[in-house]
Amino acid sequence: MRVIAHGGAGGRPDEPAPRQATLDEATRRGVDADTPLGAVEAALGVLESDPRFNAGVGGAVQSDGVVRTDAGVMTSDREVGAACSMPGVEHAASVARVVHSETPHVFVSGEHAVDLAGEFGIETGVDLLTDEKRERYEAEDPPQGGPRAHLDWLATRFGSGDDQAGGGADCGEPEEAGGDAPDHDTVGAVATDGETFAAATSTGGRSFALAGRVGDVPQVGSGFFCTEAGGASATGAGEDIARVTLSRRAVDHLDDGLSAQEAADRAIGEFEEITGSGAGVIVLGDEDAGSAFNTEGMQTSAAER
Ligand SMILES: NC(=O)C[C@H](N)C(=O)O
Repeated sequence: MRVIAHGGAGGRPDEPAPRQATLDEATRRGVDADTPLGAVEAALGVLESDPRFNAGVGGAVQSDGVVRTDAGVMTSDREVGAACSMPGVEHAASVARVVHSETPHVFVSGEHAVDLAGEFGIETGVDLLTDEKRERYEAEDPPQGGPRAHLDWLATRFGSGDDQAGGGADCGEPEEAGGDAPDHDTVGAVATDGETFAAATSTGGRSFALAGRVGDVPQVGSGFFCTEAGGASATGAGEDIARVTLSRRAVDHLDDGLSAQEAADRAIGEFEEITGSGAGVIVLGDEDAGSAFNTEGMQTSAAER
């Protein structure tokens, strides 16, 4: 089994070492799995439990003060499972796997996704909001009223948390725009047993987004994609990633015969040219693994067994 994982594209983290240790533990856990699907779920399970990453516990807070998780998974037979907008669900990637393997659907959302999780033995009702995130939200004079009031409130705040790729500026800032170093971010993994592939991504989204906002992560082709040629997982400014279906782009380049590194480089180059925004992607192919980002940093880990 070969597994690669990322811990989000953004600024340089203040404390990269503990994040790297968790990423390395995640890929170690992944290579022990029996299947690529099991490998990406196991790897993301480790990352979702570490509040240093913006997935599961420690996920970004939406405008109503709630953390909602999203995830998606795809295998090289083109089976897809995604789940989104789940309060209290730490292991969003496991819910995506349930949608992939136990339902005839590709995407389940909100309270029904939470119910599905509970039915399949995935813990729900988890407190995902860390003290640090709660304090930061409360310091921002939380909005009252309906969606319009929330939109007014978030106009100057969306994406401004340091849990975002791109740090204090916004996760949409390319490298030259700078931004404070964040230490939390979206997570993703791609695995192969030499015959088949799986790709998965999991997130809490972007901080101070409208309650109910869903980004690229659980959208097939945007946050994740996988074919017989290989798989990809993306991170960064989710609205922009969705506009260019970044993961699909990267895997298309693999399909066209590029190496994983060339595919990652080309996809990020195209992303930046089209959107002027910030993102990262990991790619795993038959021969090699690759990663590229146009933000200040993106930590990755790879393991093989
Ligand atoms: N930091 C991230 O990668 C956020 C994620 N792409 C989202 O927009 O939900």
